[in-house]
Amino acid sequence: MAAIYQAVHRRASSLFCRFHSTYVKKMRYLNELKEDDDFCRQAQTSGTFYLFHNLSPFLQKVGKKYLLPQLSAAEMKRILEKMKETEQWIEKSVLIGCSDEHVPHFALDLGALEKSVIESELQGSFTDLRKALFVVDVKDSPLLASAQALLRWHESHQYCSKTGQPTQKNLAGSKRVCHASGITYYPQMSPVVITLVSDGSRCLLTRQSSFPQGMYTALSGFCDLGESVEEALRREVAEEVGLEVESFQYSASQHWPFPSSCLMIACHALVGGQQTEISMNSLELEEARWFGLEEVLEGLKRDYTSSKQDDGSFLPWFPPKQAIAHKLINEWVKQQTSRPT
Ligand SMILES: NC(=O)C1=CN([C@@H]2O[C@H](COP(=O)(O)OP(=O)(O)OC[C@H]3O[C@@H](n4cnc5c(N)ncnc54)[C@H](OP(=O)(O)O)[C@@H]3O)[C@@H](O)[C@H]2O)C=CC1
Ligand SMILES: [Mg+2]
Repeated sequence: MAAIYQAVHRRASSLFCRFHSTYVKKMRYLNELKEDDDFCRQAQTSGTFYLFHNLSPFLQKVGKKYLLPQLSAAEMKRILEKMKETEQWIEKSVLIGCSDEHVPHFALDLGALEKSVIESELQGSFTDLRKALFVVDVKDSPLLASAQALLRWHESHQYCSKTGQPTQKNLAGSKRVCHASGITYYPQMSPVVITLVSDGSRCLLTRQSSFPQGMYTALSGFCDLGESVEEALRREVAEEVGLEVESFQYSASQHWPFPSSCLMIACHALVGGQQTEISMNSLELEEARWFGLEEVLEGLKRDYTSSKQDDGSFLPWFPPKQAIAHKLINEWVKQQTSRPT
C-alpha cells in the first residue's frame, strides 16, 4: 500500500514539476531520495560515487592537477568484485547531491578494505582532507568538505547515546534511527562566528600557535548554547582581544569540515576609534595585531612557501580562497580602496 502511495505521489510530483525550474526540480528530487529508501536504492544503481578511505578522499593526479574522480555504479561493482566483496557495500554510501539531469552523487568510505589495492586499481591516492581541500579545483572543495563531514558524522554516530544500541542509517544517509528507543539522529554542525574587526583604517588579524607559520586570520569562536550570532560575536571579540564591538555586518556563511562540522558565519565588525588597544587572551591566541592596508595587500600576494625568509622566519600571509576568512579580508580591502580619501 505504501509503495502504491509513493508511486502515485511521485507521478503527481513529476507532473507538478513540469512547471518548475531546474533548481526546484533538483531539490525536490534530492528530498525524495532522502525520504524514500526504495527510490534511493534504485538511484544507487545509476549514480556516481566519490570514494574515501578512513575519511581521506580519493584523488587522481593528472599533470599538475588533482582530480576528484566519480566512479559509475558499474565501476564500483567491478572494484568490489575484485576485492571479493559484495554489492551490498554500495548501500553504505551517503547521498551528497545530484546533477541537473538528476544523476545522483554518493560518497562511500571503503576504510575497511585494503587501501593499496584500490589505489593501484584506480591509479590515484587517498589524500588527507587538509591537503585535498586546497589542491582540487576550487568548485569541488565544498562538495569534498560536506561529503567528508557527512561520512564522519555517520562514523561517530553508530550507537544510540540513550540505549547504547546500534543505530541504522536511512539509505540516503540523511539520518540514523535507534529502533530500540525510536530516537532519530540528524547530522549536526556547530555554529562558529568569524569576525574581521576593523577600527576604520586597520583590520585585526590573529594567530593561534597551531596555525602554519606566518598565517594570520580573522577572529573566530564557537557559539555557546543559547547565544545569538550577535552575542557570540561580541563575546568572542571581548574574550580574545579585549575590545568592544560598536557595530557589525553579516557577510556570508560557509560549511567548514575542521575539526568536525562547523557552520562559519562571517561578519565585519567595527570598534570605536577611542578604544583600539588590544588585550590579547594568550590562552587562545599566540598573536593579535592591527594590519594596515599596505601590509594586507602584501600578505594577500604570499602563501606559505613564498612567505618564508632566508633566516627561517615567515612574513604574514592569509588563508587561501577556499576559506571564508579570505573573502572577509578581500571585502575589507575593497571597502578601504573604494573609500574617498
Ligand atoms: N574557514 C575559515 O576561514 C576559518 C575557519 N575557522 C574554524 O573555526 C573553528 C573555531 O575557531 P576557534 O577560534 O578555534 O574557536 P574558539 O575560539 O571557540 O576556541 C576553540 C576552543 O573552544 C572549545 N569549544 C567550544 N565549543 C566547541 C565545539 N563545538 N567544538 C570544538 N571545540 C569547542 C574547545 O576548547 P577545549 O578543547 O578546551 O574544550 C576549542 O579548543 C575552528 O575549528 C577553525 O577550523 C577558523 C578561522 C578561519
Ligand atoms: Mg577563537
